[in-house]
Amino acid sequence: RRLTPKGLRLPPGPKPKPIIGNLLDLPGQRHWITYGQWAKEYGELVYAEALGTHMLWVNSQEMAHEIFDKRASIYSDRFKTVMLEELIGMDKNIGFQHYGPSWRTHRRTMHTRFHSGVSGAYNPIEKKHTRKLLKNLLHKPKAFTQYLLFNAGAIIMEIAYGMDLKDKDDPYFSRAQQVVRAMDETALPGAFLVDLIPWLKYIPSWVPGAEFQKKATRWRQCVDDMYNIPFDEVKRRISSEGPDQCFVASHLGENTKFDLEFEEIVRNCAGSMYTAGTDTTVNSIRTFILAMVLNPEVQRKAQNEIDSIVGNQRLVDISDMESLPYTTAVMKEAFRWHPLLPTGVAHVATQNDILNGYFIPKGTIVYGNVWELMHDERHYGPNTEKFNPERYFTPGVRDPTINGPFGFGRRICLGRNMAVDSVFLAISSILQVFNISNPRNEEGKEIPCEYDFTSGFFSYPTDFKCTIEPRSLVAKELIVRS
Ligand code: HEM
Repeated sequence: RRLTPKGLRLPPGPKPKPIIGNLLDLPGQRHWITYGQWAKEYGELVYAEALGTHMLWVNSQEMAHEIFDKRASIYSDRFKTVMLEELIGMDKNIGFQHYGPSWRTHRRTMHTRFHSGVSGAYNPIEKKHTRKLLKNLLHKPKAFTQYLLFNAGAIIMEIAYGMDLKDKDDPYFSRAQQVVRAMDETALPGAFLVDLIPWLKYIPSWVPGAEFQKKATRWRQCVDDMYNIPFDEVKRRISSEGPDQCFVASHLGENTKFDLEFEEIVRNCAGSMYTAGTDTTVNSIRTFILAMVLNPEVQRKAQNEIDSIVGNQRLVDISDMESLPYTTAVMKEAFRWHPLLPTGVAHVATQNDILNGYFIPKGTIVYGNVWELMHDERHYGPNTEKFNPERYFTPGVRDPTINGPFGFGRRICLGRNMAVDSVFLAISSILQVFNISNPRNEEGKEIPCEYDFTSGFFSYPTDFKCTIEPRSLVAKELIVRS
């Protein structure tokens, strides 16, 4: 606080204690509830500090626009996590790279294949794998989550490397999944002591208590394998068969010199797609499934729309999105009702700034409070805690797929066009051919669904029981035939 320039003050927030600051005020569980209460108490900017780390929560769309769009050159960096970046080697991942020329080149390289004008080229791949998902669901409904994960992973492996993964036991798939798990365990700042006390990184792994070093060595190998093995395979394929349409081959094909630096960038972009795009897609679909169990009348309405527009002679497609406004609204509502990243992925301020007369110190971790923004009645109408797709038919209501759940400003999700297509296709296909309802007891009687949400970096429904069954014999045949 002594560093705050004269005449300025820090934004309001919970009162800090000496030395530890607000450490004890930071919530361990259901953080979005505490941050929501702070937003109501202190307003659109809330500040807290713990052990010298400055944190700012941005609680209104207007302020998010001011900070992340208008002042993007200040608020687009990421924080440094020793475990994730240095020890595991995830500094290759675009999502964790620091703001600067290298990140910009990576981002531009990926953007060329993912902006709204070109991402439709992936629709046939999304279609093929989603149809396989329906078949798997029909035959093995109990493995629903594993197949959802495999579906999202297989789509990305084909887009990135042109690989057609056949089964969820495929080594490419299991290797990549290990990296996603490692990322989940390490992505939250402070998850490992070495993030708070960086010199611990010099302690060798044989020292008692240095378990983190053993984990880091194991995970680093997984990360290296995930980035290198499929990439090298594509290079071999190009040498024998020439370039093809996948992300890696189409880029390397343009750059026949095989410039090493460019290769590195393409390798990093392709590897980043998997970690950024699988769990996010899958867990958004899990939230949708839960919403359907809890809101059967919404489900019936979307199914009626699909039946009347698409019928039952063919499966729904991404190109049907415009003619299925209610089903599209169901998808939007799933993103808004319980956003997967309730406080987004934090940005970091690269210099001191003054906002609304408040001082924002350089290095402040800035959270777009997505939960608060998505539950703001000024933008989404009344009863924002309710799952209600009708709200999008009121003029002026915001589209949550534009920002918020997909982040902000210059760091906004690079894969969001593709992600929206994938999620739409998965949920509309599931709705077309399956009924989703409460679980049943041994006598076959419906019982209420018990559910909860996880409270980490991501928040999505923990495992819950429900019933997923084909809507009719015709629906069953449609799946088998497709
Ligand atoms: C429903 C699915 C998805 C959700 C909810 C989601 C959400 C997000 C969010 C919140 C961010 C952080 C933005 C910020 O810092 O403000 C992000 C970043 C990113 N996403 Fe996604 N994402 C999804 C799917 C995908 C897919 C399918 C891909 C690629 C194939 C992808 C690639 C990326 C990349 C590369 C970044 C890092 C951008 C950067 O730091 O510059 N995402 N995503």
